[in-house]
Amino acid sequence: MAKITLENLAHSYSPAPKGPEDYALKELNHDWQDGAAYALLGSSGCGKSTLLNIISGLLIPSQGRILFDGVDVTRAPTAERNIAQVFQFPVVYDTMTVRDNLAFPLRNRGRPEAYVAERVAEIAAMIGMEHMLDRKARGLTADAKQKISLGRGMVRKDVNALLFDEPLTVIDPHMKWELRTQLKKLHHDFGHTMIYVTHDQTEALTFADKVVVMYDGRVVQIGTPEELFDRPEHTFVGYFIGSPGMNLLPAKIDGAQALVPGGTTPLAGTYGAVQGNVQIGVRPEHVRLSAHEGLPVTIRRIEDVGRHRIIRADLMGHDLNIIAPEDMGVGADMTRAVFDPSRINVYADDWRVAAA
Ligand SMILES: Nc1ncnc2c1ncn2[C@@H]1O[C@H](COP(=O)(O)OP(=O)(O)OP(=O)(O)O)[C@@H](O)[C@H]1O
Repeated sequence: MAKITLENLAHSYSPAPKGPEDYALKELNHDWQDGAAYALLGSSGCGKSTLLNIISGLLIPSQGRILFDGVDVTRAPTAERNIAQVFQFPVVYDTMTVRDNLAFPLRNRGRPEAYVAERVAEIAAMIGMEHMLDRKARGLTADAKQKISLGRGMVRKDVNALLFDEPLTVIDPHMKWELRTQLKKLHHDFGHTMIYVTHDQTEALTFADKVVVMYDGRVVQIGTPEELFDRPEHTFVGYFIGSPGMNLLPAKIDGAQALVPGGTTPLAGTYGAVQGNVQIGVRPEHVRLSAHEGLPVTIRRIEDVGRHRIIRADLMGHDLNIIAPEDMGVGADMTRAVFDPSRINVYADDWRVAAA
């Protein structure tokens, strides 16, 4: 395993970039800790694959360096980086059996057959293909082939890192959950440095120790699932993580209170002058309906989603989502909303501002 360091890294696909907007990956400094499981999360086109391809060596960055355990590999080809990769679509040898496909990376490195057999058996059990080992890969479903790709990616214990680029796209939903759990267990058992690219927050939050959130070519936050939920550093993180995401309202900050459409709401801390485009963010989990106190709201719709209800409301022309317990009655007199002050975040030009 290795620590992976990104030093002043940036990439533009244009040969003569004129400004930040020409960079698919904006400048980034980061250490990926040895043995940690990371998810790289963001919507389509935000630069996830660009970053992963730089780490794997498929792409040479236009600026900066990448180091594995302090050794500069910026220009080293993929083969020299000692990494395993699993892509979105299966890459298997059709004419080989499932067993030979799984054994391939080990035999390629001259590992003894007894060890190969032991490892293949372990991995086959993990992906649930023990009974198919002697079948040719040709003719198997895309789902089964992708499981072989995953297995082959994980069969070596001595790789610097394991890189996954949306590996569960072709897997059926039930198996998805199971494989994700297996990947997490594998990480726990072997301590590989893993980087898992996805645009699915559930996948990212259930798999990773740390989630790297990207937006428009920039890493906007690196944090544990709890940190991303409680203290989104950028409004995109607030909006992207959570279901529904964080409520955002235009605001003026006056010391320990925020002036928002419809009135004022207290804050847990005191703020200095906050300039720019100022907003407050509060998650639907931290808003409650009231008959007596809070800001005036109109309820538009109530959605029952099983464990709780999502109340879609309007606050002076702004959308406001509220999560309420399933058994809570919503009377006609519930025309106000109260925010939990300790759960309100303040943003200036989309970046979180800390209290004084
Ligand atoms: N080979 C290329 N040449 C020029 N522009 C590219 C190239 N590859 C990607 N881009 C652009 O770089 C930006 C980032 O793309 P990238 O594929 O890294 O995003 P992504 O987050 O992985 O998206 P997706 O989830 O859709 O794969 C996009 O604007 C994309 O159009």
